[in-house]
Amino acid sequence: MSDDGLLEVRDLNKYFGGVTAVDGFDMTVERNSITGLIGPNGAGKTTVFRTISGFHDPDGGKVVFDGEEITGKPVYEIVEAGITRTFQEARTFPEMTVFENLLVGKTGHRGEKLLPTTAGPKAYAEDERAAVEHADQLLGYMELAEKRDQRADRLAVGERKLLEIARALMTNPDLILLDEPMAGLPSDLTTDIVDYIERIREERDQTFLIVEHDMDTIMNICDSITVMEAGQTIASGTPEEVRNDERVVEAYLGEESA
Ligand SMILES: Nc1ncnc2c1ncn2[C@@H]1O[C@H](COP(=O)(O)OP(=O)(O)OP(=O)(O)O)[C@@H](O)[C@H]1O
Repeated sequence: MSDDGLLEVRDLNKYFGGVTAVDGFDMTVERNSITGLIGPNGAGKTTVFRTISGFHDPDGGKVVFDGEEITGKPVYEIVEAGITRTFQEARTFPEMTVFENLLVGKTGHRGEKLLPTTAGPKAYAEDERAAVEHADQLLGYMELAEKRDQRADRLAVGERKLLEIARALMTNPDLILLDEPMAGLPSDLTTDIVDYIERIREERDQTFLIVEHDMDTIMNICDSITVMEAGQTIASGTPEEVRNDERVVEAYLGEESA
């Protein structure tokens, strides 16, 4: 495993009472890659995501992002460092417009931290203006401009996923953690989302770490995949390598017969 990835997770541990959710987990996410994190139900994927992004304090190990240790830092500091995540369950505000949802993404994540407390109204107005411009630019980029002033709950399911990704982009992240981005999507829309992710990676120099149960999509979109079982890394490599790894095959067969 190389030691110069954008994200390095080393010997990570997380317990919940008597439950060991993550047990010495290791992973590297290379810069500008689309990396998958897969494993059977209960393997610890969500806990790893939550720990990397600051929602859980780890019980051991370290997380290094872009050369800087971020282990156990609060969510806003991790967002400021350049990592943002989307959620399995959409976190859009249903009664707000698409545009408003993007602005909430901005202030909710790091708006307050961006300005020193001494900043006057002028600085706030400038920050607001920049946020509005950024939101409109992203709506254009994600082809949601026509839906700008529509309530988020009126969006089709695929558009809601795009809005989630646009919200993540509002914080100008270097690394986006996508938690089951294909969940609940029919296969034609899955293809659309895959296209967007690939385009964003290429055009915006973005890195993605994806947890996803849709194996066809993961194998198709990822440069590299880490497989976990019972809180540990059991394999990592190209889709071809992990697909043929005996431990991976066994882990998934075990799940099928459970
Ligand atoms: N907040 C919590 N309190 C107690 N146990 C938890 C908590 N969160 C996760 N666990 C346990 O930790 C283990 C790993 O769970 P986790 O949700 O991380 O797995 P996962 O790989 O994301 O599963 P799935 O694919 O089903 O979403 C499981 O045994 C789970 O029951």
